[in-house]
Amino acid sequence: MSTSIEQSLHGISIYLIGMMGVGKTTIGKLLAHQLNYRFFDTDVLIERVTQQSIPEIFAESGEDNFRELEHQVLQEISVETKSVIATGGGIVERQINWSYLQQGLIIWLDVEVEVLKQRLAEDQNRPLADKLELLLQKRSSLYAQADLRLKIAANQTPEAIVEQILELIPTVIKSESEFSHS
Ligand SMILES: Nc1ncnc2c1ncn2[C@@H]1O[C@H](COP(=O)(O)OP(=O)(O)OP(=O)(O)O)[C@@H](O)[C@H]1O
Ligand SMILES: O=C(O)C1=C[C@@H](O)[C@@H](O)[C@H](O)C1
Ligand SMILES: [Mg+2]
Repeated sequence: MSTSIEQSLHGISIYLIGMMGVGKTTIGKLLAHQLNYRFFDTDVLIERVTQQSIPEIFAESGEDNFRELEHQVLQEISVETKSVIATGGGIVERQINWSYLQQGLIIWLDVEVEVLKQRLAEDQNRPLADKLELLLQKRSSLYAQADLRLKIAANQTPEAIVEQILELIPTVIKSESEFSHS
């Protein structure tokens, strides 16, 4: 279905960034399927490496340790081509991470904070979920460095979002010289 988009991507990976709960994991899986890409999720990789859940990592070794693990996982995954990578909401906070993200096409999924609050109200797996406004304030200018910003309506389905991404990808394909090579 998306053969021409696949061709125009030249195997370049796609990084989904944005606040917790915007749908990076949900949309990433669907998008990867449509593109015949593999799917990775930095949060899942961290849990696999540590054999701990994210709340356990935060509680037992702190956010700084989590950010270090996140950085290491990103560095390792950045060698992969033809992949959609759902990142953790805070991956943008470390400047060094941008040199890896910029090896791919970076898409910012942006959803109103009120919608995020509703989605995450019952969620016990996101240690920073009670600080959404503060985090968004801190991160907006960082997320804005993405190649593409997708403003998602409250009632937009994951499938419709993927369709929109597929339509927009050709408008933001970078030329070879624009990718950072670390
Ligand atoms: N477009 C959507 N419409 C309705 N619900 C959605 C949509 N996208 C995601 N969700 C729901 O919102 C919740 C959070 O989605 P998801 O886990 O994909 O977010 P995330 O961006 O990966 O979050 P995190 O950064 O914490 O990993 C899930 O329960 C998911 O089913
Ligand atoms: O926004 C954040 O800082 C986070 C988002 C999640 O994806 C996880 O990476 C973790 O819960 C922290
Ligand atoms: Mg996720």
